Amino acid sequence: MKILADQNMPLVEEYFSDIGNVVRFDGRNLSPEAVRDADVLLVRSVTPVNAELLKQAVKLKFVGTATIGIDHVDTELLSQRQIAFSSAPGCNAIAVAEYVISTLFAFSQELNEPLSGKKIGIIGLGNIGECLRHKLAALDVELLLCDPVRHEQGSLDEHIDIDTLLTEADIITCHVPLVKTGAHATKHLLSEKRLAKLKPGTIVVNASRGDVIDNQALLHLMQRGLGLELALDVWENEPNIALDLLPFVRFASVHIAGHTLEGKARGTEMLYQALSRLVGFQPDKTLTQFLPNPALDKCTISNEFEMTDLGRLVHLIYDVRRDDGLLRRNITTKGFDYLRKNYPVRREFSTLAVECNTLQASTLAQLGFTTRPI
Ligand SMILES: NC(=O)c1ccc[n+]([C@@H]2O[C@H](COP(=O)([O-])OP(=O)(O)OC[C@H]3O[C@@H](n4cnc5c(N)ncnc54)[C@H](O)[C@@H]3O)[C@@H](O)[C@H]2O)c1
Ligand SMILES: O=C(O)[C@H](O)[C@H](O)COP(=O)(O)O
Repeated sequence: MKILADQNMPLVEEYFSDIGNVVRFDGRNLSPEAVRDADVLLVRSVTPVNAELLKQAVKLKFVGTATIGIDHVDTELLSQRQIAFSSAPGCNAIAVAEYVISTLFAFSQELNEPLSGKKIGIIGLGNIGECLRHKLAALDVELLLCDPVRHEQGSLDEHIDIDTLLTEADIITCHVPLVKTGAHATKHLLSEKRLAKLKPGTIVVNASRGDVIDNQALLHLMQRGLGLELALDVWENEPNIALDLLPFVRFASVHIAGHTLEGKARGTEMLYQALSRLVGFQPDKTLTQFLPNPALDKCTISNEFEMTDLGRLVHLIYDVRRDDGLLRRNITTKGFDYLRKNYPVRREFSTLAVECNTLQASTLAQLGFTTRPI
């Protein structure tokens, strides 16, 4: 069985070589010829899986994307052609939620404003939005939630409509899929009209898809003095992003919010399980076999540690400013994709065991750290 896999997907040989022969490809440059004799195609978000790519793929029986976003996959075509499909829902929810937490503490430090008391609006309450909601509940903040899809399904009573959220929130963070049509379309959800109405100083974080915010409208409004505080991980037209937007963005990164070692590896593992089910293979490999020990594995905090120190602990594991610096120093010389491919190792909060007292333990555990009694 020939298994074609994106070169940026970790651990494919480790997981899949008992099932078939793994051949790697560059996700931005996959040709229909290369897919012709593949039985299995494993992609990331940068490869459009459509009629053109699959026109010669007569043997293909499984397509997997190691992502939650599926806007790059023509799922209708796959079902018409009876090609099984699997994504990796939730694989990187912790990673993206931790990117947001790191970003919020970085804003708090740089603007010299505590997070406590802030109104934080979460748009999209799926795997990521719910994970973030749980972590943020450990902090002294007020949450405003918007997910009309779940509200209509009866699973989110707290839903408020987006325009109310946008006028009330001090901080807005987007976690919706990219949907181009329909009653709940998200393309340009933050349109020029909506952006123009935001309070000056509102913090806007986008780690969903670039098209969810109208980037050109954002640029023009910022140039005209709309004083938003921006953190953008995703951009319209990746990898050729609007570089003139960069001076207005406090924390900029190259679509890596989900790229913890654990998040990427879970994506591969979920596809391994899905393909195993399809071909009747008994999966016998698990993530813990493959993840290396973290460089920072334990620390002790004293009774003097307070809520105001939480940001320093978070940034010990991941500080979004590292990624912002990498982008600004290298984007014009090395480019967006190079930075994604060579992303430095990032681990999740749970890899740090914090020795602390019982009061501190409940907050830290809710944020995602492992805790041990002092
Ligand atoms: N930056 C990154 O590295 C990164 C990583 C993972 C996911 N993502 C993006 O984030 C998105 C969300 O991820 P997830 O795992 O939470 O997905 P999910 O499918 O679990 O959740 C998405 C939620 O958004 C809601 N939603 C849909 N339309 C909406 C609208 N118009 N307004 C408000 N809510 C709406 C859905 O009801 C759902 O609850 C993905 O689709 C992907 O595009 C980006
Ligand atoms: O949708 C997702 O899950 C993410 O956007 C994904 O993790 C990041 O993109 P990729 O590394 O697959 O290009």
